[in-house]
Amino acid sequence: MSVIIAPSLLAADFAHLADAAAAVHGAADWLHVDVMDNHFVPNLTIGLPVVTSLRRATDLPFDVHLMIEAPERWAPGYAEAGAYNVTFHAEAAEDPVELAKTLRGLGAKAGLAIDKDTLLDPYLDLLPHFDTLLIMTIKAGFGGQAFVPELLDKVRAARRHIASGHLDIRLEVDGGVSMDTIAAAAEAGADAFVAGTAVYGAADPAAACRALRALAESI
Ligand SMILES: O=C(CO)[C@@H](O)[C@H](O)COP(=O)(O)O
Repeated sequence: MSVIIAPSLLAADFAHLADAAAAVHGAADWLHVDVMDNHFVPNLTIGLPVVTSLRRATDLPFDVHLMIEAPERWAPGYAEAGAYNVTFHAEAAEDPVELAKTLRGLGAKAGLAIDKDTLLDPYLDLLPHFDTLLIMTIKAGFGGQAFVPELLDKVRAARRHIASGHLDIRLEVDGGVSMDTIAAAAEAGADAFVAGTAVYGAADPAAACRALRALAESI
């Protein structure tokens, strides 16, 4: 199975984001950019000006994860800034399908994120409009949390639905992904993996990316 490894910049040094991108160049597939507004989640990170500048510092595809209220207002700007994939939370969007169409119209992939306590079923029928389904394996808002294995039930259900509908969509997991948890996530059906602490907490982030990929691909 071909997998995507997406290091999360949330675990990197925000004073040296370009260096963090360079540290995984050639080893990561995407760069996961966590945008938080201190409204949808109780944390505040980077926004569109930083992402726009960072876009000039690396050619890694940006996997932008919007943990914000009113994603309709901001998501198009990330697509226009050159993001590869723009994921917004189902819990925050007024019309997820319409926003997905807008993002695709701007040349970006559209992603739908499901937080820890949100049921997946109400959103399954929307998946044909999306390129990525991001299932949180922690509660969105902070890195370094413990992986919640019970949330893999949502990953398994999503994989069954994707397979039965022959959908062309990446199934991404985010939160607590490490060498101890990635195999279970891959076995559940995930094929894209966000990893913050496991990558940027490692002495060699690129080697960490390669080890995570090798383990996920071996499943
Ligand atoms: O979106 C988030 C946090 O809300 C994630 O992207 C975390 O940044 C992942 O960090 P680790 O759990 O891998 O340390």
